[in-house]
Amino acid sequence: MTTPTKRPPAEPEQRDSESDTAPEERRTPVAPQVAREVRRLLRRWRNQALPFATIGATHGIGAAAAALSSPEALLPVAAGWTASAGIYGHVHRSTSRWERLYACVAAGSSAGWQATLALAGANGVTAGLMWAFGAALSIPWWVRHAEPEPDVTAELAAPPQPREALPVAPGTADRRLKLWNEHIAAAGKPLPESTLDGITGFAYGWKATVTLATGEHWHTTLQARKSILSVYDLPDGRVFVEALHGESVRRSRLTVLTSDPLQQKNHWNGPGLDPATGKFPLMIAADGEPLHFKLWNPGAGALHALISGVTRSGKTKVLDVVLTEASMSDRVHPLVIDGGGGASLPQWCERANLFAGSPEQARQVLRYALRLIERRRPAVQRQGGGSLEPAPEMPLVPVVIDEAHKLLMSDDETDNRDIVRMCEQITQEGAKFGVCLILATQVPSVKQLGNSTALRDQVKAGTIVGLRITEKGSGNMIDTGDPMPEHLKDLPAEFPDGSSTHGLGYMMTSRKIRARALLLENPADHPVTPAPLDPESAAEPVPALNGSDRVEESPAQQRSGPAHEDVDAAVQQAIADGTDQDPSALMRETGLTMRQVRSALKRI
Ligand SMILES: Nc1ncnc2c1ncn2[C@@H]1O[C@H](COP(=O)(O)OP(=O)(O)OP(=O)(O)O)[C@@H](O)[C@H]1O
Repeated sequence: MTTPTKRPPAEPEQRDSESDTAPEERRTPVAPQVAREVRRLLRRWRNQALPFATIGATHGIGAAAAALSSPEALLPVAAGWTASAGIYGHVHRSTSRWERLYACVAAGSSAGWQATLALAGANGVTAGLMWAFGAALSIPWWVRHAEPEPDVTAELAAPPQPREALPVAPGTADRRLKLWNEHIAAAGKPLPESTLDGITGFAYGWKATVTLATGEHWHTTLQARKSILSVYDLPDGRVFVEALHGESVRRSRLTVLTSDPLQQKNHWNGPGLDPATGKFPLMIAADGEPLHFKLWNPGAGALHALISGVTRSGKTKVLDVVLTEASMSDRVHPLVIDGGGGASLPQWCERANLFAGSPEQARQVLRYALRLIERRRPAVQRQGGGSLEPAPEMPLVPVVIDEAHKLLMSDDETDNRDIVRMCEQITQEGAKFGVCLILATQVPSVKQLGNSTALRDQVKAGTIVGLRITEKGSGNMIDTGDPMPEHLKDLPAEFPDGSSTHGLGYMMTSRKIRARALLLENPADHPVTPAPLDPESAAEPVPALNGSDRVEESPAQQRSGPAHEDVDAAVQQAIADGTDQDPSALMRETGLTMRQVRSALKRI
């Protein structure tokens, strides 16, 4: 067994070079930032500023007309009247009767004051009266627009900052509710007769409960996501609809984000594996809540997992977090297989209990894991069935396989069916013996699992993390539970500020809301906690991982291995029972080591 070692922390320069956005942010000039901020404020407060602009324009037109002698004075007045009529015509298309009426009064008043100022002069008492009248007429407008539009320009213009949800003035109807009632719940709109209640703000937006009309299902609310985005004037990816399990199918939880917390990197802050629950935080959801990865279910055994994503989507970084949590716990004894030939998880070459960097070594590690299952059988029998609970004296043994599709898919030149069979066996039998499989592939599809529906069914019961992919797939995508709000291929490659969306995806076996994986820059910065195997498992020889099938026998086995006759008899019996004369199959069937099976096959 390779002794885990602690590596020195990376040099600061090295860590800096990995941060791709920080230096750019530091170089951003001030002038464009000020211009952006002015544009943002103007856009945000445009509703409040509009009456001043209208009164000012009325004053300007009246003053221009008063300064000219007739008939030239008619020109600015005619232009002003045309503008007033045009603005009214534009607003008339609005669905709100109030807005039509108000626009009619405002446009008529503006035209009237333009003429009055032109005839009576635009200074002194007349202009004062006009401003006072305009301000009085603006009061209903300001009351109606007491709450600014949802501010979506802020985070497009500048790095996002968590913001408190906008407060609603006491006694004022909630604008979010009004928009819902007018544009979503009204007759002929996407969700007629629906109600929005329990609106509560949080740092990045607000949440509410949607209840549909009798006879409707919450999936309809999910389908209305694009309309909801449009009504609240938000960019894509800011509205999420989730089932309220255990409640009426008409009800669902709506999450609306006015800014996007996922745009910033969320760093892993130290080990969080809770031995009582077997889970640790792996991702941060769009509403700021953590999503957990489960290594085991208390009382129900180990859980398998699948992490998928296109190249550079961040799946290796997810495995880094999983492996760091595992290797810092005294109740987890991880084994690592790198399907990328040792290039994907090089940090773990010296730190994992076993590290396989070639297909042949991968086979050896999988056989070893299968033999550990056999070794632990008596422990389960002794405790009267059930499953082994991970503990310092009986650690969980996760077999983590990066680039697993390379080892599971067969083609004309490579036959990997034996690897698929061994993985199936681990997922089907390993859970109650504390042995599980954690796979990383490029697409969460059955095809990438070697077309094994058995593997698919087992990983679906555990954790599936789906990061961004680029192809829709061939129809055999793995899905779980509630419908996904969007296809993984529709996840953006970049955020609006141009930064990459590495680590962005869904925990498909948890809440159906966008999330981003925690980032651990350098796993070697964190010490490995030894988690020695239980004595029965420790008696199993550890493969030498030299590319051959040779195994090192433990001293105990060298002293007391079974006699040749017993080995030969067990192998003969397995063949007589119908097992193929394939060493791997015989090894699994008999529980003997590969060397024993090979030797027996030579003898019989
Ligand atoms: N959660 C994250 N937050 C921010 N950046 C991340 C996150 N995860 C990964 N990255 C960055 O994305 C880049 C690619 O990550 P990673 O190597 O894990 O991708 P991958 O999917 O394993 O790619 P490949 O298939 O090529 O190995 C790295 O530079 C990493 O720093």
